[in-house]
Amino acid sequence: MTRPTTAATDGIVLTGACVTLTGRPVLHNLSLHLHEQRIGIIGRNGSGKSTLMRLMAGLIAPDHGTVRVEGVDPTRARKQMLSHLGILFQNPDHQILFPTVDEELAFGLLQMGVPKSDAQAQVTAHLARHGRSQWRGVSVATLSQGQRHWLCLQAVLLMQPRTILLDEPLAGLDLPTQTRLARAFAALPQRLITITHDPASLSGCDRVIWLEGGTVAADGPPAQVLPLFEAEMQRLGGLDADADLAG
Ligand SMILES: Nc1ncnc2c1ncn2[C@@H]1O[C@H](COP(=O)(O)OP(=O)(O)OP(=O)(O)O)[C@@H](O)[C@H]1O
Repeated sequence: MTRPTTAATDGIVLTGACVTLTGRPVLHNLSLHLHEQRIGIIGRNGSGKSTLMRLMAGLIAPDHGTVRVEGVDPTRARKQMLSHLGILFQNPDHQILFPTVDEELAFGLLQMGVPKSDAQAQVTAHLARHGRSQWRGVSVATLSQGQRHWLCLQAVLLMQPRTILLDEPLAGLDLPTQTRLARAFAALPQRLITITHDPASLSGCDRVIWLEGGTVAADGPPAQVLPLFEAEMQRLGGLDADADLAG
């Protein structure tokens, strides 16, 4: 199957993007055009992955350079961004705002300007389509961690964004839940950008970007980038751990 041609404004384009947080440079002069369907961003603790995600989502602005998502500045076009980009945070409790499942699912649609009755109808139909009609009116507090992840994913999917950012999407879940969620992600038509420490979860990506100290250490197909990353992690693991953790 031939993929459609990618225009320069398709996807996410960073041009010389720099981010400083409380006086500390965290991302340095990043220039990237992210347009592939499955992209992985890998790096050690503190390499800047979450900051990059927040930058792409428009939650922070670059000090220098530009960020464009489907051609728009994500810090300005908030409403447009809802249909361009969805985010799944590592901890669903950092994402869920409402006490009940249907309120949570309807929120994004309401933000997009969908009338309340239409939003409620879409939520009801969505839950029915996924065999979860019994979740209507259910308190989020009664859901398991895996169910909360699923809820956050559905809230994002209801907005039908072109791209979804996934921050360590399988961390802290048991193996069957990981397998089920990974299967759900794999089936999505959206562009997925997955942020993780785990090389194994990125082997099926079209492209992997290894971030180190806020810059790109390697960028290419997983077969090229992941062995380099793993070799470096093994080398670092062999060093005195205390020296690393003290920094
Ligand atoms: N608000 C802040 N002020 C100052 N420095 C910050 C702030 N937030 C993050 N940092 C620093 O920026 C660097 C990158 O952090 P970031 O959370 O983006 O890394 P990460 O790759 O996502 O790490 P992890 O894998 O541990 O989540 C780290 O050195 C961190 O200490």
